Parts: sequence; C-alpha cells; structure tokens
Amino acid sequence: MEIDKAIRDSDDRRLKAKYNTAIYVIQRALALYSIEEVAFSFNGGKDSTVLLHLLRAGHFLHQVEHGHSNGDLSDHQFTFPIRTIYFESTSAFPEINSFTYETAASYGVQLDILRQDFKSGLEALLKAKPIRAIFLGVRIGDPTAVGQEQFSPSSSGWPPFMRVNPILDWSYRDVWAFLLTCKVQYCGLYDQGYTSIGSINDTVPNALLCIKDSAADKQKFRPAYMLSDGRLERAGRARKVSPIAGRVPAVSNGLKCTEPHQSSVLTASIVAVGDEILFGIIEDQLGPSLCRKLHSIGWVVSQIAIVRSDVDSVAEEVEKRKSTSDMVFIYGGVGPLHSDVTAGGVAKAFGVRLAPDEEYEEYLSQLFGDKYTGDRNEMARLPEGITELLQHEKLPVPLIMCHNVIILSATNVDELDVQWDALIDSRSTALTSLGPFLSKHLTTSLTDLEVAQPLSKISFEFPDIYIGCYRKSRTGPLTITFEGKDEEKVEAAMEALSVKLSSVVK
Ligand SMILES: Cc1cc2nc3c(=O)[nH]c(=O)nc-3n(C[C@H](O)[C@H](O)[C@H](O)COP(=O)(O)O)c2cc1C
Ligand SMILES: Nc1ncnc2c1ncn2[C@@H]1O[C@H](COP(=O)(O)OP(=O)(O)OP(=O)(O)O)[C@@H](O)[C@H]1O
Ligand SMILES: [Mg+2]
Repeated sequence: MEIDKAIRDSDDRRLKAKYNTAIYVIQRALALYSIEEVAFSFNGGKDSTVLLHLLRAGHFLHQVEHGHSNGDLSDHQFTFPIRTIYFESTSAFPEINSFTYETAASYGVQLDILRQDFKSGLEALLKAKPIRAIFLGVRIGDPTAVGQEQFSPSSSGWPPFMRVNPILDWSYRDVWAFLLTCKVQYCGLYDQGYTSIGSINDTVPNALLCIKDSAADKQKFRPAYMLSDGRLERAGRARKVSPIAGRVPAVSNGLKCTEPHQSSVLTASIVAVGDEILFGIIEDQLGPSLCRKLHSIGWVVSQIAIVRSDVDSVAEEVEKRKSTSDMVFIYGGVGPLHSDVTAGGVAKAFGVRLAPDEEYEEYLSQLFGDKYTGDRNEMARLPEGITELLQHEKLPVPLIMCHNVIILSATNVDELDVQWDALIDSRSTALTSLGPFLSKHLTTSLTDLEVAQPLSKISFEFPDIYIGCYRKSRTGPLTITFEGKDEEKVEAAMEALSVKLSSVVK
C-alpha cells in the first residue's frame, strides 16, 4: 500500500508517530463499527485529503490484519469502501469542487453529494443509512475542535453519531509533511497561497505568503507549505469580504500584502521560572539577552515576568501572555526534578494534559542512553496535542513549541545563543526577522522638568516612534532614545526634539 510504504520509508520520526496514532484511531473505529456504519466527510481541503489517504491505508491494514487481503503492498487499485459525503455549496471554490470530484474518481470513492446545510444533511442521511460514526479532518487549533477528542459524540442538537478525528493532534506542518512525503495530489489553491479554505466569500490567500514584486501587476504568493507558523493558517479566512473581493488577494486579515516589517510589529513576552531568582540567589541573565536578540530582529518585548516554580504560577502567567503576545518564551523549570514544572504549567494554560511524547522520548534516550529510565520518563511528558518539536542539527534535543509558546531549555547565555540560532534557522516558527529597529539617541544636561513638556509633545507628534529616557545617575546627563523602523521618521523625531530643547536652553 503506497501510503504506508512512503511513511515507513521516510526518516521523519515525528510524521511516523503521528501516522501511527492516526492509523490506530482508524483501526479502532473500524473494529468498533461495521463498514456500513461509518462515513467519511470529505471536502477536498488539505486536512480531509490527508484523512482520505490515511483511511485508505488504515482500511487496507485493517483488512490485512483480519486476513481479508493478500497484503500486496503495491495494491493501488483498491476501491474505497467507506461511504463518503460531500456537502456541496454554491459558494465553494470551483477548484475545490473539481478537486473533490477528480480525487473521488482517482481513488474509487463513491461520493454522496449533500446540498443542504450540515445539520439537516446529516439528519436526512442518518435517517436513511445506518451510520454511527463519521471521520472528520478536524485538527486542534480549528475553531470547531474546541472540546473535541479523537472520539467525540456529536453535540446536543445534532443527530446522534460519533465524530472520529484521527488527525486531531496533527499540526499544520504535519499535514504538509504527510502530503509531500506521500506525494499525493492536493487542491491547486494551496499552491496559490491559500492555507485554509472556507468559502469564496470568506477566504483569500494568506498575506504572510505574499511575494512582493512591484514589477508584476498581479500579486504572487508562495505555496501553503511554505507558511512557517501554522498558527497563522487561518489568516486568509479571518475577514468576511464580498464575493468579488474574495478572489482579490490584496487584503487578508487586515494585513496589506507588503513585506511584514513595513506593516507590522510583533510582540514577545518572556517568562522566567525559578524560586532562586525570586530569592535573589541567582540572577536572570537569559531575559536581558533574549530582549537584545528579539530587538535585533525587530520584535518588541512587552514584558518579562519571573514566576515561582509551581505549576499554577506558570499556568497563570502563560495563560495571560499567550493571548496578548505573538510569541511567549519561557525558560527554567525544564527537566525531571520536582521543581521542573514548566511543561505542566504550559499544559495547564492550554487546558490539556501532559502525555508521553514518543518522538521526544526517543531523543532523550539517545542522549541519556541506559540512564534514561524510571522517573526520568517524566521528561518526555509534554502538553498533549499541541506540542511541536523544533529539531535542528545543532540541538541535541529539540525545542518544544506549544502554539505560540516556546519552551527553552537553556540555562545560560551560551546555551541560549545556540537555541536562538536554531530557532532563527528553523522555518517552523514565526520568529521571522521583521527588519531591525533603527536607534538614535541624544543626551542633554537639562533637568527632567525642563525636558518633560517638549518631550511629551514630540511623543504625541511621532506616535510610531518609541521615545524613551534613562539616566545613569540622578545628577548626570539624561539620554533620550528614539527607536523606529522608518529611518526618516526616527531622525525627524530626534531633530524636532533637538530644536525644542535648544529653545529651552535659550
Ligand atoms: C460531518 C460533520 C459533522 C458535524 N458535527 C458537528 C457537531 O456535532 N456539532 C457541531 O457543533 N458542529 C458540527 N459540525 C459543523 C462543524 O463543526 C463546522 O461548523 C463546520 O465544519 C463549518 O466549519 P467552517 O466554519 O470552518 O467552514 C459538523 C460538520 C460536519 C461536516
Ligand atoms: N463541505 C464539506 N463537506 C464535507 N466535509 C466537510 C465540509 N466542510 C468541512 N468538512 C469536514 O470538516 C473537516 C474540517 O474542515 P476544515 O475546513 O478545517 O479542513 P479542510 O477543509 O480539510 O482543510 P482546510 O483547513 O485547508 O480548509 C474537513 O476535513 C472535513 O472532514
Ligand atoms: Mg476547509
């Protein structure tokens, strides 16, 4: 079976682990329900395309296990035996419609086309057919995944059936790793910068994939698999636009299609975990170093917090920061000791549990060998369903990323340097360089009282320039700093203040 073979032949351990879990879920469902009792909800989207091929492989393996097939791995001509439903809508992209029909034809899939809304369509279907379980390509991070597990009964108010979500814990990156590794066809819209597809009324290409090319009259987009931060997968679906504007790829999620540094500033929060820092026994050196690194790539650090080494303190801080910052960096409290509570705190902040992560466990056992036994397995328990491992050749063990929270295991500045370089190199985080800040400063021996009024006027006139002040001693000169991304504006702000201050001197 070519899908199973492609995954087994691949050396992507994470993908293998995700594949195995999905196949396990599919096989359990096929053991629980007869083939007449299951259905597959297919809509030509990338997630349901992944699921189609997983179902093909899962059903094939199920047959082999039960002695119904000769197990011939080159068996391509397998007719797809699971009832497949497609809710066709007049507002679907024509490319999605044709891909759905063509794919069905290629893999022997019999499509049941439903032209009602989901609920009425399912009510009618369940009256007519003995369906008890429906496979869906829902993934954690989808708005509809909230509260769902791999097997979730339909919600109240819906007809009764089991929703089976074999790829619930797959990330955006896993989806693309699967489609590219298995070399299967996917809808052509994904090669035109669409990263998640709804209807023509609410979907445009993802502005984060826009290629700036002033020579061309039409904007171009990179393919969906190039999106480095899966969190932003739905950026092209955030805003409802008119049907005509929906096909014009100029605006998405309020972001103009420009180089990111021209239109946006991203913010980061830093969380250090450690009672010893709060007791004053050791000093946090990673926080200031991270601030410099983030500033150098054009990010704004909005906060550094130091929290106690307990799960609730970590969870409370991460919960606040993850929704107000684009990225949260957390360090300290990583390891197998009783005080190593960071992973647990992050899990709690996202409302998930800690569960063994096979892939991470493998890295740890390679690193620690035989010593890695017993309680040390604790280290391989990571937030379930939301963890992405960020591998890099320079790192002995991958970094852990849970949505927009990156757990750093560095304990000193040298280790941080290595992890930072790996993050910058890694295309799977959103840590893109936004273009550096331009910094200028001037010093004055005027008093704070003399400077206050002109300075507040200038701050008001230049709202997008960060104007700050510091002094090294109460009696020494005052340094005024100007930070911004537009050199001319930074200089204009500094010049304007100089003029105002010189008139104070006179
Ligand atoms: C087969 C199937 C089963 C569904 N079951 C439920 C359900 O039990 N409860 C629910 O609230 N929505 C259910 N939905 C609706 C989806 O959660 C969601 O609203 C729909 O896929 C639209 O998603 P979109 O807004 O991202 O296009 C179901 C949809 C499908 C196709
Ligand atoms: N019109 C539809 N007909 C049948 N199933 C659907 C339809 N819309 C959604 N689904 C089911 O819901 C799942 C989740 O939809 P979702 O839009 O998140 O994923 P997708 O369409 O597969 O991929 P993408 O996120 O790129 O749009 C689908 O994988 C599919 O199982
Ligand atoms: Mg979709």
